[in-house]
Amino acid sequence: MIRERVSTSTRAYDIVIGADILQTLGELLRGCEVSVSSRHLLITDENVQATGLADIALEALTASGYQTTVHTIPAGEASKTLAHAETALRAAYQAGLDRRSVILALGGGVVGDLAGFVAATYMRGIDFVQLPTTLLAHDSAVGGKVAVNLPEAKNVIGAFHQPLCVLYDTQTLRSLPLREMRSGLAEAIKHGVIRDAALFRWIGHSLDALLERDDAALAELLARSCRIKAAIVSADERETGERALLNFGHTLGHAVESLARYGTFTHGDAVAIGMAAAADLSVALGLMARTDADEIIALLSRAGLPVRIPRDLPAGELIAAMRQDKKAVGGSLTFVLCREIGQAEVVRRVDEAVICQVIEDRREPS
Ligand SMILES: NC(=O)c1ccc[n+]([C@@H]2O[C@H](COP(=O)([O-])OP(=O)(O)OC[C@H]3O[C@@H](n4cnc5c(N)ncnc54)[C@H](O)[C@@H]3O)[C@@H](O)[C@H]2O)c1
Ligand SMILES: O=C(O)C(=O)C[C@@H](O)[C@H](O)[C@H](O)COP(=O)(O)O
Ligand SMILES: [Zn+2]
Repeated sequence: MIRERVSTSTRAYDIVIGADILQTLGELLRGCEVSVSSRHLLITDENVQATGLADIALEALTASGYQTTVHTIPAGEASKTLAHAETALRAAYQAGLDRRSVILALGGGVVGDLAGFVAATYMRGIDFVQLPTTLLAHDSAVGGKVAVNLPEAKNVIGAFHQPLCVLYDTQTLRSLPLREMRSGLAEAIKHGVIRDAALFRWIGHSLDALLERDDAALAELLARSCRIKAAIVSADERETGERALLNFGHTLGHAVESLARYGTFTHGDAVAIGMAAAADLSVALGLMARTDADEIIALLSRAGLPVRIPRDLPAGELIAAMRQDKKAVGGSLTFVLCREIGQAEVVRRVDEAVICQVIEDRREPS
């Protein structure tokens, strides 16, 4: 069992990573002093439900005396909407949740972000527990960014609401489709690029073992990647400074996700494209050596992630979306760029002409 600690001004909590955690979920919640007299809501999605993971969780909860209602959303990014949040909020109300109730988010980042948003707003905020079931969710479950999308843009409606704890059962990854494993690797590679060159290079050496779901390799990846995320969030919960580094690849990535219509690309795919372009932009602005950018792009490709911008997404529309990115102030184009692998910084007021050139050079071939 691996434990990492996140310490923010609003709450300190544990990330627990290990095998067969769902089977002991009830005991773990008892350890967190979750009330047995209140009713609770477990939010999951249809694919996760079909794996039987929700049944395992429910059985463990019932054995520990918890009364839990299950609310299932359709799988995929298209469910991260206010409409689905409203349906879940009504499910919480109808199930009789009170202020000592807990929302349990069993799923990937979509379930985690939506369920966290529901928890942040139900009765002006109740506790929630992150139960990640995707590789990518080692990132999304930690740090308290909860949100739903607008059709125009990602995560525009949301809050900072830290979970009570993050309980990561690594056995859940057994049923995860390979494409989603690759998608999760994108965020781990991101953590290496922004903060830890040794992690970046270790992922390169361990890629086959990770994609084959070798237990030891996965445990090490999750521990090292979560440690970086936990440290950054603990230092800057509200993204007034260094937390923005976690947005490496997201300025363009989020624009790609919304313009290509949610769900066409996985989040990790879109972030991989964004990271490849951000690496190019770092070179174009004279910040980073071409060899480092090529190393980043090569690892993304080896991980089976896309690194080319689709031809049907016009540069003008991508630029317009990026001007409204949450990091941007007054519409200035803002990116997280690199000096070298392991060292990143926020760069504001990037010249539009340079970005357009980078976009065109990074297009997929016709
Ligand atoms: N809050 C944050 O800090 C943060 C960080 C990163 C990403 N995100 C958000 O996370 C979302 C992406 O998360 P994701 O990649 O986990 O996507 P996801 O939640 O859509 O899950 C990916 C797919 O895998 C399925 N799935 C999940 N667990 C499974 C399992 N164990 N076995 C079989 N299938 C399973 C899901 O049903 C879905 O089809 C995006 O909305 C992104 O914006 C948030
Ligand atoms: O935790 C963070 O901070 C991140 O930026 C992590 C990202 O991987 C994640 O996709 C996050 O949801 C993006 O946040 P946003 O503020 O750009 O919507
Ligand atoms: Zn992300």
